[in-house]
Amino acid sequence: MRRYLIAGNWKMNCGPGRTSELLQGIKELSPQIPEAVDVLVCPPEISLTTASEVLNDYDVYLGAQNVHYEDEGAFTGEVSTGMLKEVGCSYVIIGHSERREYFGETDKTVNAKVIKALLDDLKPVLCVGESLAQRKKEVHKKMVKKQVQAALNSVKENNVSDVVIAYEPIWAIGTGETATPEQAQEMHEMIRSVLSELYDEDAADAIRILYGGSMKPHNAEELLSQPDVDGGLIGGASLKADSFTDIINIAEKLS
Ligand SMILES: O=C[C@H](O)COP(=O)(O)O
Repeated sequence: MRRYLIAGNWKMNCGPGRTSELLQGIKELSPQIPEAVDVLVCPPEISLTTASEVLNDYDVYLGAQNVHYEDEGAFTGEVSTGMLKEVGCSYVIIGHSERREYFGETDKTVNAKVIKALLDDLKPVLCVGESLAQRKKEVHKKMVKKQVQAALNSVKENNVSDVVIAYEPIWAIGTGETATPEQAQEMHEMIRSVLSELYDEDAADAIRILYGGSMKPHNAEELLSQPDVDGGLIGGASLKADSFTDIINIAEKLS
């Protein structure tokens, strides 16, 4: 049985001050995180230490938005898995479409980062998703399948259950346009079938597949009700304590 994972990707929002306020707001609205739901927040790197201090023993996981695949060295502007663990991260988002589009992330670097994260006990939240043009050309399934296969190349069955996949159609990110529940389920089901080609049935079944792309309190219930939608990777709505906790509560109700 997969547990819902409700994850906030704060992107380039919230320095340490705002991070502290937002997390305090979430704590006030939801002093007790529902037992059936896992909750993750991914602030910008500069705010991770503050987030870790504010979260303290609050039952919310901390994650980063990117990581390098080397341990250390001359990689200006980058951070390593060790550094992220040192400040309390247990998850890391890898291969978000914004990193692929603006920062030259490729299937190859995504794969190297997934492998490195797993090796160092960080759970990768691997992002995949098609552009509008790809969907219009009806190559979206093929593209996403290729992204999943490439990202998981050489990832062994014994640690693949630590991988979380986030299906994020690029045309739905920050646009207010959401995939319909049927479109999301169709893609999630396809991704799970790719996983069962790569791994045995139990392993494929254990992997959580999140939906991302304008998930909000008003559409979360119908999306999260789909059998292969195991949570959300939430951008805009994770930046407000009330909308984020509303989605957490919807996941609890459905659990
Ligand atoms: O990582 C999160 C996604 O890019 C979704 O962002 P959004 O909820 O603002 O559309």
